[in-house]
Amino acid sequence: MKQHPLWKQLKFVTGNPNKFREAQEILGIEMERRDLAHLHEIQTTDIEELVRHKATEAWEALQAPVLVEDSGLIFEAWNGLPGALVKWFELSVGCAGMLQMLEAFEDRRARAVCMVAVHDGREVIIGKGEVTGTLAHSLRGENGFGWDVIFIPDGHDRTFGEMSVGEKNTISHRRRAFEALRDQF
Ligand SMILES: O=P(O)(O)OP(=O)(O)OP(=O)(O)OC[C@H]1O[C@@H](n2cnc3c(O)ncnc32)[C@H](O)[C@@H]1O
Repeated sequence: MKQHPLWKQLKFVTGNPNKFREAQEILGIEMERRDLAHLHEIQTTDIEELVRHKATEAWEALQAPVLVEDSGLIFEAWNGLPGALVKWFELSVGCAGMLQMLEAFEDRRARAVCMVAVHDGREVIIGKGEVTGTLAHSLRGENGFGWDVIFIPDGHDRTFGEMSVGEKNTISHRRRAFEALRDQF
């Protein structure tokens, strides 16, 4: 992806090394990662509200240009859940548990959503990326992380977990979010 000079100065505040690795691959640069364990993440299914709050907290903590990201997986059958709360579902019942609970519903459509936000000290600039898809009936694939093994993007018959890293990064919600962010600079 074409670079903006600001990217290299940004500190990517995230506790998740997988997200950091993918972001660097998508942007084609090396960035500095900071893991601010004490960063307070509000609990909400509204990803934009969450990422805006996170960017402000990260700026206040570091007093330097920061990049933050938040992502979520929306099950259409569950009217927005788990959304940004998917992390807690992963940690409690796991991807297998989520699929088991989804068996009670007909609708297997889902949306992978990613929002990236830069705080440059003056304002928060947000890029949003979304990929629609469906949920597999079982865990599929060895690649990726998180819920990659259950999400099949539309137009494909494999989960993100069955794709190579490069293939996922070409079509992912994260890719689209960074493109939307880049377009604002
Ligand atoms: O410090 P931060 O950046 O907040 O890191 P996090 O891991 O807490 O970040 P999120 O709340 O955005 O992540 C929500 C969950 O979604 C998962 N996840 C995020 N991006 C994903 C992707 O591209 N594919 C599969 N799972 C993903 C990840 O494993 C998390 O458990």
